Amino acid sequence: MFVKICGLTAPETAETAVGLGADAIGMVMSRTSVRRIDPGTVASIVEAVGDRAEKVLVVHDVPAREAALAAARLGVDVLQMHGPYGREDFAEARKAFPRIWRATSLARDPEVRAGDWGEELLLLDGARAGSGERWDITGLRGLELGERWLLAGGLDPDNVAEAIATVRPWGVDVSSGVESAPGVKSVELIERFIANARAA
Ligand SMILES: O=C(O)c1ccccc1NCC(=O)[C@H](O)[C@H](O)COP(=O)(O)O
Repeated sequence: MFVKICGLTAPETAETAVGLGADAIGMVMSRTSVRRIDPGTVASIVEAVGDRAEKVLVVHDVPAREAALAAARLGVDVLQMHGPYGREDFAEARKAFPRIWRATSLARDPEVRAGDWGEELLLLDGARAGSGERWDITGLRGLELGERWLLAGGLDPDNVAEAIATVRPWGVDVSSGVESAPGVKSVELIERFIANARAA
């Protein structure tokens, strides 16, 4: 089970998450996020993590081309375009950066399938990214989502195993559910989340 821990804001916490077994770490550059970090902090996390995990730049309200150029400049592995981007934005971003993940919700895109817009991976989230709100994942049952997709939105150490058993995703993604306060990651919660996801 692939595990992404999202919303890391400091090199030390990112290194800890990777040491605990995270396959990918996310860094948010959305202008409105409580987890927003600046380019300098992204660069220091990238350096601290090195090749031990996928380093994912998450954007939400940055124009596609600008986001792709930032991803290339900052040395991340993947650009995650989250929410209100269209097919043409993905095409535009791919001209400047090769590895793109697409994050959306069933509320926005009821007929999604990994790879349809040239993305390497699909992330299915609740309606409000990074909110920690649970959503009705049973709506995913029976959909042809393709092979590589991550379940996200309202997951935490106590519900991740049941969520995996319900919809059998390729991987899981979490942010709020491993925080002790908004934007503050908890080592204990990250450790429990990864252990429970892997045991599911
Ligand atoms: O985390 C944010 O603040 C955020 C803001 C804007 C766009 C995306 C954001 N996060 C992206 C993620 O991949 C989150 O892990 C995902 O939305 C799940 O969040 P949560 O429900 O808090 O676990």
